[in-house]
Amino acid sequence: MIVYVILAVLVIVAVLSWLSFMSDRKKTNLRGPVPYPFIGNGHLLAVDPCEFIKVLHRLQEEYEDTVLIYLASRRYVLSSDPRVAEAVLTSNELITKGNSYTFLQPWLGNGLLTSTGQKWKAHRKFLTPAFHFNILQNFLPIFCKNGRVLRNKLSGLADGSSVDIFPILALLALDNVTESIMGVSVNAQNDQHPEYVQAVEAVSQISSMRMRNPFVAPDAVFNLLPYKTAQDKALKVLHGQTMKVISSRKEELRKSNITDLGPNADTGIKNKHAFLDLLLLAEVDGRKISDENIREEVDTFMFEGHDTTTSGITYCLYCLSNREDIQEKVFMEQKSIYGDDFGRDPTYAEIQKMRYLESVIKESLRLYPSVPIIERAIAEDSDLAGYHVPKGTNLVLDFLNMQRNAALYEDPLEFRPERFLEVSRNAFHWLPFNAGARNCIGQKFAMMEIKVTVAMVVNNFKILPSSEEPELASTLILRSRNGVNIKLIPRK
Ligand code: HEM
Repeated sequence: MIVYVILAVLVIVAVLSWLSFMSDRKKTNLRGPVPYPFIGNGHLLAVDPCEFIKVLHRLQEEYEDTVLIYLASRRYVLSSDPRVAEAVLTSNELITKGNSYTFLQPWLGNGLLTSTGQKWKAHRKFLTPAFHFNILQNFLPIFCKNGRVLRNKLSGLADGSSVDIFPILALLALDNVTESIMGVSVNAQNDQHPEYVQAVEAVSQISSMRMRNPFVAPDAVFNLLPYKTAQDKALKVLHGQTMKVISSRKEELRKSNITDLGPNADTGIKNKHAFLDLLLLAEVDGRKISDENIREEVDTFMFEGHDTTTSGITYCLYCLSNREDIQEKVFMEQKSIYGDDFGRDPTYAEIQKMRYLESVIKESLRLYPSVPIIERAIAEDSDLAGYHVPKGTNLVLDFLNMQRNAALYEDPLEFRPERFLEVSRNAFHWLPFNAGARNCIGQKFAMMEIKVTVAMVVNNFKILPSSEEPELASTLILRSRNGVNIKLIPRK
């Protein structure tokens, strides 16, 4: 008897859940797959990071770029329509991140990436000068020095056999970000135990899995699973490393007797290691920044400042591995800039002159955007390019799919850097660094780092294709299930 009662209750609740989905779908003029009771369309998206990319693609193909979906009871709109992106990204109100970013909070707290409102505004204003080009210029010798360490490591691997470059470049990128904006050397490239990089990958996989899979999203379920223990273990490594970086810089400032930012306290422009020193020494709204807030920002910038550029450099080298002709054009441009003095470090002005290399990087970021999707919370009923998107929706913008759309790019899957030498492209057709108020604060930093590193590789090696194609995987950052393999042989 009791079984029948339970079954009857379940059926009634399932019908109510289904009716509630049907009534919610009427609030918008968007279409999407029919949701199931309780889980919505969760069964479609609770897949591995490679399949996830394919499912997003299939959904947008079927529903013409903008789709209504439900993860459990939560309403999502998935779009790769540049008009929708423009409507959202140019809004000064729609600046709050979507629900998925809460899964990053155990790691990044409320740093610049995840925060919103007054806290985000104050920190963004305060940290922006740390990425002024006067400051960036000081980082160039650091990128060149670490690039030489990379060159020496790659020399040992340049025998024409396949090598997965993602983990190698992750260590370079980690050295670059900590030595530049944190002012602390962690010497990751020479470290034989890259725990930090492995912990980043572990936490990225777990948090992105929670973003995709409504069945493990709730804390009550997640906390019972082995993922929680794995996440705690990785967070210990990550937070331990950030605390080490902070205390090491604090110690240096103490030894040098520096207690404030001096005459340039308002901007920090003359300050060489401006980012972490700004956090440690400056005041926001008349108060020193709390230790907790400093840790959140250091975690945020350590992650955003190394994993994104790792992916960017990796996929750029992968694209070049398939195109010897384009490598040669990059090499010719390098020769024309250095003249007889080939092999010395470039100046900041010379980096700006690397126009062809820049178009190569832009084209590889088009095909392989380091941050393939982002999410915004739609706080008010909104009309986005003719779509009615109700308050409370999470809007997912799919840059990967958008930037491979044949309606926006001729022969979209072809690697053709010349596209970016042409003038006047629509700014909302190319969004690897996002746009608007919450665009990437590290864009110029990243471009300089990628240019220095890719030039260093092209100038010293010929890059050949491996027989193994990367299987794209989205775990916060664009990675690959089977590594990103290329072959290298020495130039000459
Ligand atoms: C190829 C390299 C990079 C790419 C493609 C990239 C891309 C992006 C994208 C798409 C966003 C928006 C994320 C969102 O709205 O959820 C973003 C935000 C951000 N990026 Fe980058 N990024 C790169 C490098 C960097 C570097 C080198 C740094 C720091 C040194 C950095 C720091 C940040 C921060 C702090 C934010 C949050 C900004 C805010 O919300 O105000 N990024 N980036």
